[in-house]
Amino acid sequence: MSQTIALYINGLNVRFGGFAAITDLTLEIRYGESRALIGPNGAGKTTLMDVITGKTRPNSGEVFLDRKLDLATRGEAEIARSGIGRKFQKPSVFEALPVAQNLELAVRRGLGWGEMVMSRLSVAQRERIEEVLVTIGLQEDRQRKAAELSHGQKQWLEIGMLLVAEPKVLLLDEPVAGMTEAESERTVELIASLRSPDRAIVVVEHDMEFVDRVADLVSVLHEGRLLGEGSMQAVRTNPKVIQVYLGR
Ligand SMILES: Nc1ncnc2c1ncn2[C@@H]1O[C@H](COP(=O)(O)OP(=O)(O)OP(=O)(O)O)[C@@H](O)[C@H]1O
Repeated sequence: MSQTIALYINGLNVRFGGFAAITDLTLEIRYGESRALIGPNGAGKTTLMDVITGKTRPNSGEVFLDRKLDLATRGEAEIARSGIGRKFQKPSVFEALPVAQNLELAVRRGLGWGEMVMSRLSVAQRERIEEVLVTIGLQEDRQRKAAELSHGQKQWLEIGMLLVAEPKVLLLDEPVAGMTEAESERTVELIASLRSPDRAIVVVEHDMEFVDRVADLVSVLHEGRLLGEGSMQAVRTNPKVIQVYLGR
């Protein structure tokens, strides 16, 4: 596994008015790894994703991509272009459009409307779309409208829409929420196939069986603080974690 740090978060504090959503949080996420963020509702997991993607500005602390890009000072579009892809919990695919066209739009993301309509995809971009269709298992469904897909397939399409940009950091918010058992199983395989020495994967998920299967390291948040960190096995037997989260 590569030892290079992808995301470096140091002494992070986020307050909403008088409420501390994240307090003195320090985390290092390396390339090659798959990290899970777990913790009870309101622990600060979504807020952390919002900070990493530039949606929320921290009150203090460092948030770096590759040790050089200070994410706390950049806008959402620039952060997305720099290689951070985020899948929100609720799929936001274009329901009326076929699967392949959703991916084509994702390739053109960031272009103005005029350029979007006028520009033709390059050979490399077309090839990338084909590769992604295979990765997400939707090559047979390429002409189907996204609205006709199952919930699980929509989630995979949304992940595919991030993959066309070959993200260095992939943030996945509750990827298996609402999925059938078979779809969750397929998502475990999908995430395994996305692992690479050039990519860090961060998953927020409440399904502990899923976390156990996809993550090398688990960081447990509670009331905005880091409560524990380690393998799922270590976290499972950590008394503080059992008390506030897993033992409930
Ligand atoms: N924009 C905001 N304004 C005020 N409070 C906020 C804001 N965003 C989040 N919070 C609060 O910050 C705390 C952390 O919320 P966050 O959504 O990060 O938790 P979470 O760990 O993602 O929880 P869940 O598992 O329920 O998604 C919560 O108490 C929430 O109400």
